[in-house]
Amino acid sequence: MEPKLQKAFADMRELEKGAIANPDEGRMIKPPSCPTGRFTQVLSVGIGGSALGPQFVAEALAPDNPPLKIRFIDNTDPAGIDHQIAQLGPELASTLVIVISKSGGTPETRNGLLEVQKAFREAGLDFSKQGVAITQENSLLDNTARIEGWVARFPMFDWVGGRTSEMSAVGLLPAALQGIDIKEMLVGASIMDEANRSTVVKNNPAALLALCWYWASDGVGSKDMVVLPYKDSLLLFSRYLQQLVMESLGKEFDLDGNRVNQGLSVYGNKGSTDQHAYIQQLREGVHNFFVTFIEVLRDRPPGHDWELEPGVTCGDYLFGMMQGTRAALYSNDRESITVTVQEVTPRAVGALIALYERAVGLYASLVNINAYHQPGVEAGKKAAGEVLALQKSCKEPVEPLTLEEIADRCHAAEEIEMIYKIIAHMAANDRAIIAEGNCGSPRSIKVFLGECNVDDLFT
Ligand SMILES: O=P(O)(O)OC[C@H]1O[C@](O)(CO)[C@@H](O)[C@@H]1O
Repeated sequence: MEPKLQKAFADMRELEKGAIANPDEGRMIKPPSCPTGRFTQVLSVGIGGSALGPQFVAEALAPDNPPLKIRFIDNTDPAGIDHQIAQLGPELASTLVIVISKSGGTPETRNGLLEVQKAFREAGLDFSKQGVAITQENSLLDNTARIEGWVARFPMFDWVGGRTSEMSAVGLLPAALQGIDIKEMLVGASIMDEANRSTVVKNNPAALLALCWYWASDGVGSKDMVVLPYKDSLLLFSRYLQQLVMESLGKEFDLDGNRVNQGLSVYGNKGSTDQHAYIQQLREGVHNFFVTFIEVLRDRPPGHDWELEPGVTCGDYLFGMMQGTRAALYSNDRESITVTVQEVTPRAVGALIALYERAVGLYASLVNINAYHQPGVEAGKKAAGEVLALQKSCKEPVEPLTLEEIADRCHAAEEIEMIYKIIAHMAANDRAIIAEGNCGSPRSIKVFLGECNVDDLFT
């Protein structure tokens, strides 16, 4: 693998110098360099790379009593949004809302913002005095924040990828507000970056990690990566890695245009909890994975340890469970990687993030793909837009219609199944009325749509 890795190192050197590493979007991908009072809470609104890093870091590093407690809206689920706002209760008045979106136009984030702004209006609060935006300059979000006069706007540079933005304002602002030492996070990332610039493969942690992935999955993603941190505070690491690895490496074509369908699937929560869920299958069942153990040597802060049996602490059990599982998997020819961390500190978390970001970049070079775009996600977004357009076009009629009649009026006869789905969803939310039949037998139903309400049924 030496020649391939030397090529990967050269690619990475060019990337750091500002080469266009994302050719089809014509973008540079450089790691970023960075620059209490009346608020009691932070509400972060964002999705994907604009949420997963801050969520991971909050879980890993926020102190037990942070100066500001953070909550997240990371979806367009109305019930989920209501839940977050309800949990804030009267503290909405002292909540700093950080809206994070690199593009500034992601629908889920826009919807979260509109819902939160509605809650502010209903509570008689001025959102602009509590809103902050992190986004690219001149994006829709940036312009909204500027026109409405929000508290602050933090820029995101074009060359900071969404899923590699944790070390930019995206991750650092929420972390700092929770009292996390962001300078230490940056120091950890910087030390790791330095180590990962070595072109001596054995001295380069990210190269070794990427090589392990290549070896374990035959360079074609033939095995899944199960990430098992043995530390509760690192629970969200696998969820964070899921996007970093899968959105970066899951690609249909390589850089030469060959269809390769590359990728590496990532899942996992934490040990030893998962030992009581799926480790049985890992040890004895289908051999379609490799494990990454994240081992943390320090159990508790100094001076807090306690022996629950003579000579044995709770942390000794956790350690024993990890070592035992590792040995048990090995004895049945199941491969594993172990990443050892002294202690979960801001420096270690910064280093872990930098390690995996770099490993993904090197691995992408090894398998010759663009790690920095996400054309597959765009396809889903486009299709979602089409469903909403179809729903809007269904809004006219006032007499009850069959699904076929609705499809005809929408000029979308071939979309009858999608129309049925739209009607079922609208009916469940009292925005369409099933006048005859029921949703369980689509052919039987006649539907009132548009402006109609229950009274329409009787007039
Ligand atoms: O930060 P934005 O632009 O709102 O995007 C959110 C996420 O959406 C994606 O574009 C697609 O899932 C991710 O790459 C990104 O992290």
